[in-house]
Amino acid sequence: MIGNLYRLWPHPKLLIRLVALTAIQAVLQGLLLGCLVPILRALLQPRPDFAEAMPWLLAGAVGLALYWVLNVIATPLSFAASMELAAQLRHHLMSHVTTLPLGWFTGDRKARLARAITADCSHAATLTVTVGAPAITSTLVPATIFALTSFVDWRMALLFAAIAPLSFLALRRSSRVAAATEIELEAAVTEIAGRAIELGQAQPVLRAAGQSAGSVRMRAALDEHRATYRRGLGRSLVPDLTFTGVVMAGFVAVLCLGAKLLFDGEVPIAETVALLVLAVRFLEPLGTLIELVGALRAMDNAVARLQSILSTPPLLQAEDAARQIATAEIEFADVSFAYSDKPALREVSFRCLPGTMTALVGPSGSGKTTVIRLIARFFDVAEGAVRVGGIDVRAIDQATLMNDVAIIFQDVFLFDDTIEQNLRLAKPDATSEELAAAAKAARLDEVIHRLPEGWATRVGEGGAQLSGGERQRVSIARAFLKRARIVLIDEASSALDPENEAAISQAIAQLASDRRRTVVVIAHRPATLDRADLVIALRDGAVAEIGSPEQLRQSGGAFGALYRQYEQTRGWRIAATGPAKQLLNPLTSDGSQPRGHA
Ligand SMILES: Nc1ncnc2c1ncn2[C@@H]1O[C@H](COP(=O)(O)OP(=O)(O)OP(=O)(O)O)[C@@H](O)[C@H]1O
Repeated sequence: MIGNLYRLWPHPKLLIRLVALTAIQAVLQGLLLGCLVPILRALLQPRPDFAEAMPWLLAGAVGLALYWVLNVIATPLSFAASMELAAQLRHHLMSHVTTLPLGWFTGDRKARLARAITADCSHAATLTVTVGAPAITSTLVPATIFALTSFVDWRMALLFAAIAPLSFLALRRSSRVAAATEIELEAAVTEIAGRAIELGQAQPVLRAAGQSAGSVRMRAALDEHRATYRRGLGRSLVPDLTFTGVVMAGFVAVLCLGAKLLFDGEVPIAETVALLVLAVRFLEPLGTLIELVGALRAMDNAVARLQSILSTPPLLQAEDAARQIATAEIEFADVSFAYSDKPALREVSFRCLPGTMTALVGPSGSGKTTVIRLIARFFDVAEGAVRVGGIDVRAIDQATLMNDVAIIFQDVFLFDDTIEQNLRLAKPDATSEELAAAAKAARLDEVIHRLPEGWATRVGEGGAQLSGGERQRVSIARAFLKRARIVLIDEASSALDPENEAAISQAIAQLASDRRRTVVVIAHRPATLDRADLVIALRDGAVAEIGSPEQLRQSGGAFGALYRQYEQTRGWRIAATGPAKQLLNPLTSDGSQPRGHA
């Protein structure tokens, strides 16, 4: 546990100082108690010998003063340390996640990361101070007392030596049960958190269904939490009672041995009293350990959760990584890729030249998104190579690559800030002329014009004040502002209103018109396909057909057949978005309903 803690903190000096200070205090506490033996020996006799007791009384007074000074130093240090340690951990975690492959950030992991940054970092830091320090004291005070007792009476020391391992064995059992319960409770709490978010999002549906008292899933999660808690209490009862029993039995044994030594005349009364005081201070901290076990396990589990994120290997970065990309040419050379052991791409090869637009089509799950992710190096390929400007992306400095890449997702995330700040994310030092030009090219200017406070309008959480199409226009404007030479687009698969549809279509065409730029788009609209220079049709992770729209139209392949169908229905105005869109997805399907984009 201590090793885990030490490894966790990036700058463990503060932790070491705190542990050292607590350890010194604990040993000092034990030594101060040890002073009682010679003091009582000198004073508890028919004629008290003050001269003999004096040096020990003085030593005790100095020790007490030192203990007080250490306490004065330790108390504010503990408070400062818990804040500082939490801050250190948060920085460490944040700087580590910035080195992780973008593909790591799945929904689940993002939730875990949020919980790690908010709860686990402060738990680990606070518990290290509030529980770690008493745990050190509860271990070192008995250890010091044991060492001192062995100089006073070996029989009593032997008894202590027998009680300690038995208590630790019982404590270990309790601690394991507490750890298992804590993990189950944490899972139950995470489930409640997930259901709470769902409850907020599903309010309209729930109210329409007359379920104002909350969702069934939320209630089930709360019940499960209660049941887990009760199960945990039940499971810990026997081990906890066993531990308490061992400590109590130890106490009885100490009393019996003390009485025997006294009545046999082997130990004088003064020493017996001193030994009993030492025995109480030996057993008492052991007893409090049981109260700390749950919190210690909670700390250990929080540390383990943080470590599971911190141990995720970062994206490998070559020492001599290229810091310049000559052209925006993209090449896939025999690329195979799997998510864990689930194959997603098989021997995919193609080239996209600057100044062109490539459309990726294929049924749901055929690998279109994976192609986009590999270009932006969300993941590293298992076989083959993805090259940009003739260089393997693994040999390009990540910042350099991302500087040249803009990704326009279907679901654009915007920060709860002004529209201007959201745009500036692409180029923080952009001039207002540059901002205006980018907005115009993305036809975002029309949206800004309509907004009550123009550029200063706040877009709400996640950009909720804007429609999906308007958010995509912000994202396209970012690509213009950034002057990204590689633009990767996941076109909206759901229907957009005609204005947004036309604006986005025109903005994409404008992006593609730059001769230095390569645009790759997951196409969901026939108009985009029409405009593409190259169409890559994927099926089951492999390239099924590749060529210009014209070539594919004339080929006898599935794409050609569907495209001809699209041509036939083109005149039918109402079909311009509906059936035409369907052409792109069921391209090679088995007739099943295609999976929608999240
Ligand atoms: N993060 C992931 N972890 C595990 N498997 C994944 C992940 N992302 C995609 N897959 C799987 O990889 C395969 C290819 O998925 P991909 O998203 O690239 O297909 P797609 O053609 O873009 O599909 P869609 O049109 O539905 O978005 C699918 O079988 C999918 O289930």
